[in-house]
This record gives sequence, C-alpha cells and structure tokens, in this order.
Amino acid sequence: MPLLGCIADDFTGATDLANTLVKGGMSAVQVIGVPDGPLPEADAVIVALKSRTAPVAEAVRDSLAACDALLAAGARQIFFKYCSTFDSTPEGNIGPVADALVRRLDAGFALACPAFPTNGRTVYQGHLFVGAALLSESGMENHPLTPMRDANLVRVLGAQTDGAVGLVPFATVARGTAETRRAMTRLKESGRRYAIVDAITDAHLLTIGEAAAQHPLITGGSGVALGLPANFRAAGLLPERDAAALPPVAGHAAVLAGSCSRATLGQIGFARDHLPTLELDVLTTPDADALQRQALDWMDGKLGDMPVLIAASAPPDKVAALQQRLGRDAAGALVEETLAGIAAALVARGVRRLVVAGGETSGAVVSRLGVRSLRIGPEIDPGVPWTQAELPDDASGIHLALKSGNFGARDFFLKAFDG
Ligand SMILES: Nc1ncnc2c1ncn2[C@@H]1O[C@H](COP(=O)(O)OP(=O)(O)OP(=O)(O)O)[C@@H](O)[C@H]1O
Ligand SMILES: O=C(O)[C@@H](O)C(=O)CO
Repeated sequence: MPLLGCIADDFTGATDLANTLVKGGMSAVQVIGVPDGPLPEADAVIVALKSRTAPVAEAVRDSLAACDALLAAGARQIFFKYCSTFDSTPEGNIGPVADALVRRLDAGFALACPAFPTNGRTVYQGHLFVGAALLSESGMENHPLTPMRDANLVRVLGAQTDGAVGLVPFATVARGTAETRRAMTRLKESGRRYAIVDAITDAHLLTIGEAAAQHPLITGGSGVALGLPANFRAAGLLPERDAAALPPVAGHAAVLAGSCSRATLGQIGFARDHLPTLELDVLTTPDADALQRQALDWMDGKLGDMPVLIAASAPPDKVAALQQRLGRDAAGALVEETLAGIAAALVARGVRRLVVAGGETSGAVVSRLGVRSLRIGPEIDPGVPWTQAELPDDASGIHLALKSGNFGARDFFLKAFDG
C-alpha cells in the first residue's frame, strides 16, 4: 500500500521525483499512464502522465483518474509534480490540474514550490530563478513547447486558476516549520487556494515538507518532496531499507536526445568528441521514416558496450524554423515519433541500457517500447536515476535513464555508463 501517491505531468519529472524519494529511503515505482489495474507494491507510486502540454480537459481527466487510483490503493498523501521551471502555458496545465485535485481531495489549499536548489532552481519573493538568472532570462523563454516569459510565479499561477494565490516569503520559511505552517494556515483562512513558498536552500525544503506533513495535497518540483520521507518515518510508517537496488541487465548502450535545452545541447557538444554520434537534421529532412532509415543505416556495426548518441536536438533558431514550417505541435510530434521509432530499432538490436534526454521525448520513447512501469534505482546526477523496466517481450528488462532536459553534468552521457 503506497504511503505517498504522486502524479507527474511528464516522464522525466516523474523519475526526478522518484529519485528524491528513493534517496530518502522510500521504495518507488513509476507507473506509465493512468493505472488500469492493481498498483505495484512500493512506499511511493508515481503515476507518470504526458499531461504537461496536453489539452487542459485531458490533463485534468487523467490526473483525477490517477488520483483516484492512488487513493483506492491507500495513498495517505497526494503529490502533484510539475517542472522545477514551472513549464506551462497561460492556460495551464498546472493551475487547472491543481484546482481539480484540491477539489477532489477537499483540501481547500495547497502549497506550490518548484524550488530545486541542487539544480539551481530557487524561489525568492515568489520569483523563480535558474542559477543567477530569472526564469524568463534563463533560456526557458525559448522552450519549444512551454516558453516561460514571466518569473513571478504568483502571477503565472494566478493566470491559470480561479483561486487566489498568496506567498510565503523567504523570511518566514527561514524562521522554521511552525512559522511556515502558521503562515500557510493564515493564507488558507484568508481565502487563498495556493501559496507560492520561497525556498533557496535544501534546509528550506525540509522545513516546508515538515510543515506540510498533514496536507492532503502538495504541489511542486521534486525538491519540495525532500522532507516527505522523514514525515512518514516519524509516524512509524517507513522502515529503513536499501531502496535503490536494481537487478542487472546485459546489452548494448545508447543515448537518444530530443531535448533542445541549453544543458542537453551542451551534453551533446561534449559527447560528440567521445562517442559515435549522429545528429539528425530534421529541418532538411522533415520526415520520420526517412530519418529513421538514416539512423538504422548509421547504427549498423556501432552498437556495443560504448554508447552511441543519436540526437534530434537543435538550437532555438533551427527549432523555430521547423515550427514555422510545420507548426509547433506538429514539429514536436514529428521528432518524438522519429526518436520513438529509433528507440524501438535500438532495442530490437540488443540495446538494454538507454538514456533518453527530454520529458516529452521520454514519454514518446517509453510509450513506443510498451513499458508500463519503472522501478527506480540509483542516482546518476541530481534528478536523474537509472530505472529498470520490463519489456513486453523480454522480462529480463532494460535499464532506462529518463533525463530531464535541463539536468545532468556536461559529461552526463558518458558518466551514465561508468561502472
Ligand atoms: N530539431 C528540432 N526541431 C523542433 N522541435 C524539436 C527538435 N528536436 C526536438 N524537438 C522537440 O522539442 C521538444 C522538446 O521537449 P522535451 O520535453 O523532450 O525536452 P525538454 O523540455 O528540454 O525536457 P524536460 O521536459 O525534461 O524539461 C519535443 O517535442 C521534441 O520533439
Ligand atoms: O523538475 C524538473 O525540472 C524536471 O523533473 C522536469 O520536470 C522535467 O520535465
């Protein structure tokens, strides 16, 4: 029976949150899509949806269905996981999904905190920073699907919900758990549905997590989950265990990149000098079948213990040019379909250790491979664990690392396969 039930709006965000919980000593399983049967046994179950950029009604429907499945399985608390850079559009989906969950849980209030200081995401006076830059000047303003052009989260969330949004400022959080809890209670009693909560350090995240121990719903990035395992341990519900162990797999190694984030582009730039690398020119050949044939021809004779890298990722000007030609959604879908087909070809050729860069990209790949759940294993870099999944026709499974676009060190595509 899960202690914590989580609903993530994309697949890499789900593994990011699961990684935090496993590092806190909770066993975690990520379920792909709305559950249609009994949930796996784990302290935390994370339902990974592809709802971040889906139509609002679909995102709300699927998130509520996931919530109901988690509650039916016995989850004591619900966590709605979205991006540490609050990836969303003015229509949503963070606000509408959170509104629906607040109502379904009769919570009346929920905190909202995307901070993840280990990966440079901090919130101060309700403004989200990526490193030293405001969100709106961090490169996320160029995101292909969810350009973030306003760093003021009280304003951004306020535009997505009919509820009032307040702020628990840094100075309050710095005064500790009791003050933070009292501030959230005051905001709820004064009619706020949400509170953006400042956090600049992991200590602040631990404070916020402890203060929210009795909240039916918590919303945020993986960072604000940092303190949740301790709440369950303090209640005598969570025994000590090695939560990160995975069964070994044997097979070739590969990396697929669909993220166009600065971090992933930098990782590709580093890896191309060390790994066999194919960079697909989607603008010249905007055809999934043709690109897949190109990749199949290229990979022959190259697969082995050393990973190969196949990337569709491109800088903002090339992304914009393809979107201009095909439309934003069609361009994204074309690349996702291309990389999903290549993933299937790689697995058919014996790849069993696969890194995928990008949340939407990961969703397309995992869905194409027919993976239904992922057991969360050891961390590679903050926010990115290895996971183990069964394949429809190979129970020995595959190790997958679903890397958030912005996460990982510059040498991530090599260090993932060390040891
Ligand atoms: N060359 C390209 N031209 C246009 N779109 C592209 C190109 N390469 C990738 N894309 C699309 O850009 C989008 C990248 O989104 P994705 O979620 O995979 O990465 P991300 O947002 O950086 O990662 P995360 O969601 O983990 O932060 C996908 O829809 C992908 O298909
Ligand atoms: O929180 C993050 O930045 C990541 O887990 C993410 O959401 C990737 O899409």
